[in-house]
Amino acid sequence: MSLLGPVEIRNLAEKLDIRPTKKLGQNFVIDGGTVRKIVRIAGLRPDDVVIEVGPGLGSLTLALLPEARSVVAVEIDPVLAAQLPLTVAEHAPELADRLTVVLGDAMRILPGDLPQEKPTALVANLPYNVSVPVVLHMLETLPSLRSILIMVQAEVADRLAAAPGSKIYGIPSVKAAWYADVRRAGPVGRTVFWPAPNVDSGLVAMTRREPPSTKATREEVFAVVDAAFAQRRKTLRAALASWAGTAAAAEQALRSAGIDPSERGEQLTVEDFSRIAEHRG
Ligand SMILES: C[S@@+](CC[C@H](N)C(=O)[O-])C[C@H]1O[C@@H](n2cnc3c(N)ncnc32)[C@H](O)[C@@H]1O
Repeated sequence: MSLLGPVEIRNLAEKLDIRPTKKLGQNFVIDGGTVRKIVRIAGLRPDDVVIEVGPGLGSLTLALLPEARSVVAVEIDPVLAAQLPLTVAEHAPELADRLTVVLGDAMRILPGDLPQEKPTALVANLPYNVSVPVVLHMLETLPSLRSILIMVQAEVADRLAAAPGSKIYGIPSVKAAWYADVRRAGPVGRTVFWPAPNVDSGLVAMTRREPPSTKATREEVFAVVDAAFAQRRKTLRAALASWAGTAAAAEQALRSAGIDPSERGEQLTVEDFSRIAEHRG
């Protein structure tokens, strides 16, 4: 098994006539050290079934295959999806039977689109324009996922892992916390990619947790979160007025949930939002 180096990646892209597009967030990792770091931090177990979103030219896929029982690679670009098995057959023929490639949009993928073995880990260098919806969709639709290691834009990594009270705490932070314990797992510079993006990147690790115990559904809780942060500078009493019907109804729901109506959404934990959802009149 050999990892793809910068020259091999450019040669492969040239051979396939791939011009990386911003629309699909196509920035390929060309640095073996970064790929090895991602796999090390992911801490895979030999029986893990890994889902990789956006395998691209395969640099991360080749490093994942020896560490897991199998890898399911979901790629939206048909040229890249068709090439991946050939790349693996050339560089790691002994591991080729561990790979399944699924051509499709990771934001719409459903369990029935994947092989029968349930995925236990997500490891991916995500397309940056859709990184948050992709990871939330995966957590929601694939309950068997226990651990996640993703590379995203640094600012998104900060938002996902932010704690209540911080300026950048917002919708992605609360929704991710519904599903998982989230932590930043290290910075990544721009030069490890081809083409180099205009922003720094960061690694985020997530471990599945039990969702807050609440009588409200996830959709009901997320509706409060969306309403609270749609007008994040307003007090909760004002921000939740249309969600509750009136400002008085919002105040009532907040007081019943034990929350001061003059607070702002950025102070609240996912458990607080869950209690508010329960007390909608
Ligand atoms: C940042 S690149 C990562 C490529 C590769 N994993 C690497 O590290 O070199 C993102 C990849 O995701 C693919 N992609 C973009 N949007 C996607 C989507 N909605 N579903 C699945 N794959 C997608 C792109 O075609 C590209 O291959």
